[in-house]
Amino acid sequence: MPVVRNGRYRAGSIPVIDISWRSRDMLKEIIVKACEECGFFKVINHGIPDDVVAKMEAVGLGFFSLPVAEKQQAGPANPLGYGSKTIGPNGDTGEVEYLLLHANPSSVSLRAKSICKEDNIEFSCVVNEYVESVKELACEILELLASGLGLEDTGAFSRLIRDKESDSLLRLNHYPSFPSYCNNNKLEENKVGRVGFGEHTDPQILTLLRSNGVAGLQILSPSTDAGAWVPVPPDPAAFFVNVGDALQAMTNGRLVSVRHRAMANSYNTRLSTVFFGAPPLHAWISPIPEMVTTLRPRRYRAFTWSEFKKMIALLVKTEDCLEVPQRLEIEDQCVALRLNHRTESTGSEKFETASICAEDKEAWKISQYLT
Ligand SMILES: C=C1C[C@]23C[C@@]1(O)CC[C@H]2[C@@]12CC[C@H](O)[C@@](C)(C(=O)O1)[C@H]2[C@@H]3C(=O)O
Ligand SMILES: O=C(O)CCC(=O)C(=O)O
Ligand SMILES: [Fe+2]
Repeated sequence: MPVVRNGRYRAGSIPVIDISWRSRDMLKEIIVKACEECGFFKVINHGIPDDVVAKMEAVGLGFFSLPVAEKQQAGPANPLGYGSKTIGPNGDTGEVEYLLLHANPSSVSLRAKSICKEDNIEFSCVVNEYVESVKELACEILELLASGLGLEDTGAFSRLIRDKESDSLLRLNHYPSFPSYCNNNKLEENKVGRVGFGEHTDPQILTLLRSNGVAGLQILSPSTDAGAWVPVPPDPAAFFVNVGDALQAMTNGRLVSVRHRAMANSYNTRLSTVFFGAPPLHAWISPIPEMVTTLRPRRYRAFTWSEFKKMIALLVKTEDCLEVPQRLEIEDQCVALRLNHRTESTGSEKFETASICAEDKEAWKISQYLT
């Protein structure tokens, strides 16, 4: 995988960005390029101390190794807390258990009491220290992006995440390895994965993901053939960054929110720790005026973060197969969900069912806010 040293990376490969690079102008340019072409990149030399990362991983593994009954005391996820498998319409069949936390320190401390009764103070200290460090890295990246895009206000994106009311989240995903059998029922070393977390885009502004050394993350890179999943080789020393839907809208579609998924496998357990930098609930998301030009007319209408979240929550609840007509209601507004209709017959009866596939649901999310 190429480390970007000259402002270029091979098309189709995953951009690797050395954030300690002295030439800040060059750095801004390649980060913008990565976010425009891929919506995804790997950050090396990020400066987050090893012990902060190691303690976070130890706390995560410690939690998932608890007996199920104990983990369940931190659940069910509503959406915060401990959950397993049912992560959403696309991830329903997934092999994952997770812990979803609000990234705000007092919320972490409160939750910690149901997560690990004995060591809850240690748990909150570790998580809060990790969140603080990763949030700083996210803000540094967002400020480089704003500056690289030529925005006068270089805090336009990071301010939303630094806001004390920011709705940022921290998520721990645990994909246990599963046994696999060959025809004669003997355990085999089958490295073929199963979907752990189904395909989706992250709705927030910016996502920073770190995992242990186990593979699983895949991206649907816009620069590769349509439908081709690109495996992301694991690197526990790095952070993987992806553009979220809100940043796509604020940049009027110039930066792209990448579709991704995670696979579970039969040989090792994957743990990912994911920070989602989000605006406050009341914040308005709309294209920044400098991002709207005659060559790039306005693509998105303004929406609040809370409105977007409500729409996603409704979508998560929406069954894959629905009766027609289907309507989704968001803050008194009725929006129709585009459905694929099909006619089915049972005996003499004919009836219509409508379904929406996972890919369409994901595409539908942000497209609701197109002008
Ligand atoms: C499949 C889904 C789960 C998700 C909502 C969605 O429809 C698409 C985005 C998913 C995601 C990813 C980031 C966060 O973990 C999350 C809470 C969010 O805001 O969007 C999850 C959603 C979820 O788990 O419900
Ligand atoms: O675990 C992973 O590698 C991906 C997780 C993810 O996409 C998410 O939590 O939104
Ligand atoms: Fe994600």
